[in-house]
Amino acid sequence: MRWPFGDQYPERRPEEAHARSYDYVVIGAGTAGCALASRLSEDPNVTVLVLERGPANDTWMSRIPLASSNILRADGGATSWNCEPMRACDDRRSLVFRAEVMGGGSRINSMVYTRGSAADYDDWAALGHPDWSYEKVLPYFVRSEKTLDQPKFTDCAEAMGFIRISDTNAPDAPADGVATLDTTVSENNQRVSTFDAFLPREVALSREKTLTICTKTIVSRIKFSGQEKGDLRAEEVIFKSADPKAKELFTAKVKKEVIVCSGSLGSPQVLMLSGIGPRAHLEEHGIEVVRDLPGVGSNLTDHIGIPVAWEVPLKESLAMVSTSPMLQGVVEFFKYLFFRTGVLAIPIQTLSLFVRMTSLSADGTELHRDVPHQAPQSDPPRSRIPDIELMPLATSAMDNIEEHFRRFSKIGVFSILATVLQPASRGTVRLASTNLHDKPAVEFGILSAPSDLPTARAAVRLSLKLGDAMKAAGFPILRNLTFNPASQEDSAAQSTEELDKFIRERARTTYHYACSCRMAPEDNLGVVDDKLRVHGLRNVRVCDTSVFPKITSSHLQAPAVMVAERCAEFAKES
Ligand SMILES: Cc1cc2nc3c(=O)[nH]c(=O)nc-3n(C[C@H](O)[C@H](O)[C@H](O)COP(=O)(O)OP(=O)(O)OC[C@H]3O[C@@H](n4cnc5c(N)ncnc54)[C@H](O)[C@@H]3O)c2cc1C
Repeated sequence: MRWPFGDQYPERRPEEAHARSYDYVVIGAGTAGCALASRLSEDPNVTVLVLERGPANDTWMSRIPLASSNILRADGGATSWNCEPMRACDDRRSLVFRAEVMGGGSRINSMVYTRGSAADYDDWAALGHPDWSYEKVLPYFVRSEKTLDQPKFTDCAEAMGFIRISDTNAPDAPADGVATLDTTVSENNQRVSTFDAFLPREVALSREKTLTICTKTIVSRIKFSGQEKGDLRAEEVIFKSADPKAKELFTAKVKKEVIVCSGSLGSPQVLMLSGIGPRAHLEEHGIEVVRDLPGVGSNLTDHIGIPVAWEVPLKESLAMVSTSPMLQGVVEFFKYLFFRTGVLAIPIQTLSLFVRMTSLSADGTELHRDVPHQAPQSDPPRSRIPDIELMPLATSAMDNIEEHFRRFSKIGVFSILATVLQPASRGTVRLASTNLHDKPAVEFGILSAPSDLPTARAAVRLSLKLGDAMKAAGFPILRNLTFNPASQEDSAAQSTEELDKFIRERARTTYHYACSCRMAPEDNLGVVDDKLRVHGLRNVRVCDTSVFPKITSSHLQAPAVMVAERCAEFAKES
């Protein structure tokens, strides 16, 4: 044992796995990858190689809820780059944020843990995947969950007729209502990522003989045999140090399977660099086509978020932490250190309001009192899934970081991120180049489908109405910072043109990237089958949010873990 905290995390360098053979090679130790690698390596007779682009970063600081959710922190594990111009949003370029660290998104996200609606999975079943109905996936959610008792609270939404959802993760949770959200926080008020939950240091150390974890290692490509016979089998994985200056390539042999867990933006990149993807795109980059699979990187789906922000007194906002005198910051730090309390212990989001379009009046501001909060089970799943989520946040929720710092960093800001949960808009992930260090070109396609606009309008109108209600109830809202409509008094009076202009100016990613290697038949832009096997490849699966047949109507990390639990079982069965 080494001073002061015991043995270090057993991170290996890429050269240590060179020329060795492994039963399973897991590419990416993110949210799903950590869960999957943990389950596969439970069997002491199985060898697993995990290749992760980022470090383990196994530090105490990385578990402080608020601090670890700050995606702008240089050492937090988040990286960002500009997306391609958003055609339907004034050609703006939003920032793409993703995690490059063990635990992936679950290390840097806002810690909300929601399964989504039971009807989301019944909808997957209705789309042709009967083994992914809610009944079928429920045991895999339960396997990785442990719920602690937390005090519940509510807000003005109740006064507007929304009921309180006592447990959003219950199978019969109403589709419309306001809920306190489950979060991945321990009894000790520390973040529990999938890295902490599935591959903590003790587990990684105890399995060192059969589980090799190479960090700061980027996968370059998967090498196949059997191309001439049309029987493609992954034989080797080629990888290198994540240090761009390092040139040497290393190789590991695959005995059973390769499982790509590189996330909705990373998995298409790994597949395309391996020659699996849309023929024309691969040829454009001079990549030999191993299998023409047009679905790879197509169909990228993301919830569309529109931030509506108000100025509030500094003490009501997270800006209170950054603008407070040094002494206040030190006090907060010691409160957390000794008592695990104070502002640092609080997750960034704890509450959400969910609603279906069918439950709202035409202008989106009134709840139909006569519509039941949950449609009967006999109704099609689609009609039982919420269309809108309003996320109250104590920050500006802007994706324009420069504007955020210029306008909002010194004042108190409260916002509602008005979110479209079942968008028809689709984007793409494509190679920017064949350099594996380059980030992929991400076209979000936000609002590319005009049918998303009415939902976006309703979400914004409802947020404005809620802001009005909160002000009337005594919440100290000072002024609207982002939306200054002609009529300040009556939210319902905003013209459609005003709203649409605002939406196009502000719409942004919610970082809920999904469906870019989706489960569907090959001729319907599908990439994997119902057992997550890539079409036409004998021993390659994809396991992360990219395989969702359709985006779920809530936050994505819980379904990512569920997919990993299932994938581990599929791999073990075969
Ligand atoms: C800022 C932010 C806040 C969010 N908030 C929430 C929230 O509160 N609740 C929620 O449920 N969801 C939230 N999400 C979304 C959620 O975290 C993600 O959808 C989920 O974590 C994705 O899991 P994944 O396994 O698909 O991919 P990831 O967790 O992104 O894992 C992919 C991993 O693959 C690695 N990788 C990529 N390419 C390569 C390569 N070539 N070689 C080796 N490794 C590679 C990456 O480094 C990464 O570690 C948030 C996301 C972000 C970015």
